[in-house]
Amino acid sequence: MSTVEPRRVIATVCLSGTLEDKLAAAAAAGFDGVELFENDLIASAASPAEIRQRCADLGLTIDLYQPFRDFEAVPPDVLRANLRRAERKFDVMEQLGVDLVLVCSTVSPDAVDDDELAADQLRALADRAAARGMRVAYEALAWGRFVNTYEHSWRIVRRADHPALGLCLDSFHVLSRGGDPALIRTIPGEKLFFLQLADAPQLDMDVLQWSRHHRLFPGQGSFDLPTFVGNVLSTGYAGPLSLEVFNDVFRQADPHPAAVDAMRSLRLLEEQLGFPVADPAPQLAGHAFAELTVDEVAGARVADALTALGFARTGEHRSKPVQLWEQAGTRVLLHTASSTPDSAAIGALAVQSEEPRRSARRADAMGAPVLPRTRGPEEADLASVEAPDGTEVFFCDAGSWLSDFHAVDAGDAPGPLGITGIDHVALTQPFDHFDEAALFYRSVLGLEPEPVTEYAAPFGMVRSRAVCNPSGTVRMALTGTLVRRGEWAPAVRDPQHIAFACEDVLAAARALRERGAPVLTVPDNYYDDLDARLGLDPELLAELRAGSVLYDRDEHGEYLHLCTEVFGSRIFFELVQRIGGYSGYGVPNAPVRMAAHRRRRLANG
Ligand SMILES: O=C(O)c1ccc(O)c(O)c1
Ligand SMILES: [Mg+2]
Repeated sequence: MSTVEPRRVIATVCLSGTLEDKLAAAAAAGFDGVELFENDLIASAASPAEIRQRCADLGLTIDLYQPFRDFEAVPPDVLRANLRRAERKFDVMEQLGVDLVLVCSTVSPDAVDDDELAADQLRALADRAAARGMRVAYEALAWGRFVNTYEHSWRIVRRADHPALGLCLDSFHVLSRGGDPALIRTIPGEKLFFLQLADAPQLDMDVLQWSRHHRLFPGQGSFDLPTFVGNVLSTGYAGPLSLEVFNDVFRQADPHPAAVDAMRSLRLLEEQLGFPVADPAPQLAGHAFAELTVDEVAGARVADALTALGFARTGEHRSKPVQLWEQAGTRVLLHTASSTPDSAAIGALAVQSEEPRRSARRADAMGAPVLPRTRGPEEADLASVEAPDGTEVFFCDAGSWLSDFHAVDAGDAPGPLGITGIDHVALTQPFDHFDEAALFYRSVLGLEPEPVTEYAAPFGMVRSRAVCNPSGTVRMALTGTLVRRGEWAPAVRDPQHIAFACEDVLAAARALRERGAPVLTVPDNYYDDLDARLGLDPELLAELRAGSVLYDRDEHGEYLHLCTEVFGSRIFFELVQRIGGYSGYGVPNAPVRMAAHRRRRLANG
């Protein structure tokens, strides 16, 4: 494996805005070059020469001009018109200073199924390109009328046999059709002129729609890009790794964070390919703490709830309005810093890293710079970075940060409830940031994404994806909506929760009832259905029902969980008990919980 870093390129079609917006974002994120989409050029008020200058000023090259469509295998009069059109585009390319044009396989009704004709005409085009010092990269679109596999495009390029004609490989077109990327190894590297990369979720749909709306950056979908790119590199291909992602969300998102997300995807891919990129992600021992940002009103309610859940207020921060709450090594911080009335939200998460400084270096290399921080002279030097949803993520050691708190008298507390740690933190992601968030946690923290699940919930379709470290001690559950969320205002907007691992949820439920804790009431219909579906032991069912405990099971084990009501605008707590090897999150119960939260909200006024 070469240790020379590949050139990193992004197609302008990936990003939102005008060409100027896109170029600025690509440059700021550290890309070396762009694939210039014709539409972006045509809509720009800048001349090609000015765009060339703009790119040069930004430190960007233009690596590819694209696309040139419907060129090959046409009748003579159409060919004449196509060659004339090509010469005009070569003029533009000359002014842009780009020497490679992408020709995608035809979808034209004028074209015929004739490889020899296609090869002859592409050779004629390559001749004209060569006369101007340019080259042509031929790409098989997965929906090309006759040529829709890379093997077929390679047969045509080989038949044309012209030094200025080569292939553009696009991972989407190959992998969406279930193509075998191993045959790429048989293509000489010098005939691979360009490599476009896109990931995608596994969807069973028309391939053109899939490609134009649902492509993702590498590492965000389910394609095996490391193997694909490994095959390409094995040919000796030394050109750019270029992202070409058509995606409805990225097309309307702020291009600056989108370009950072794109760059992160490439760095992770390079790491998977064996390029030296960054320090490997250190192992994480667990969640060190979760910090809630509250105002006085919600803060008091959260404090009451934590008390009922068996936590004790044990510390007060030396310089900030932050309380430390603990139960058997499980830690929650309450930070009174919100000026929004009755608000509570997760402001920060902390993971315990075997090497916090190395975690911070890795985060930086993955495009998540360490946040500036003010601290008192004696206080712990905690590095933190910002997740895509704005949550601050801290890297902690085993507990030196605890000395930032002075002990306070915990006062009367009803006593522990068998909570042993933070099982997971659930974060609703803003619509634009769902795929970015999973990639962030994967690349920055080394958490592995689990498969995406989707379910119908009272306020719309929800997508859910957990990310988890190999030992299962750090888990985050990310949720988001499939389409932008309606504005009719469900009672709980973008809920977040902290799920505490509990030794015995049924016993906890009994204690919570005695303590008069604000446990969320689950309706009888749910238990009737549980009985119908799972035929649970009647005693267990009765206990679940009495305690408003939710239940799930899979082939590995069982999951008992219960929720509190929502405090402030969006926070609730969950107690969870994993029995056997159950590794899910009770997703089937989420719609029931959401409806219950709305009922509770309306009842509370
Ligand atoms: O969807 C398209 O038309 C299109 C155009 C150019 C490409 O490189 C591609 O992969 C798809
Ligand atoms: Mg392509």
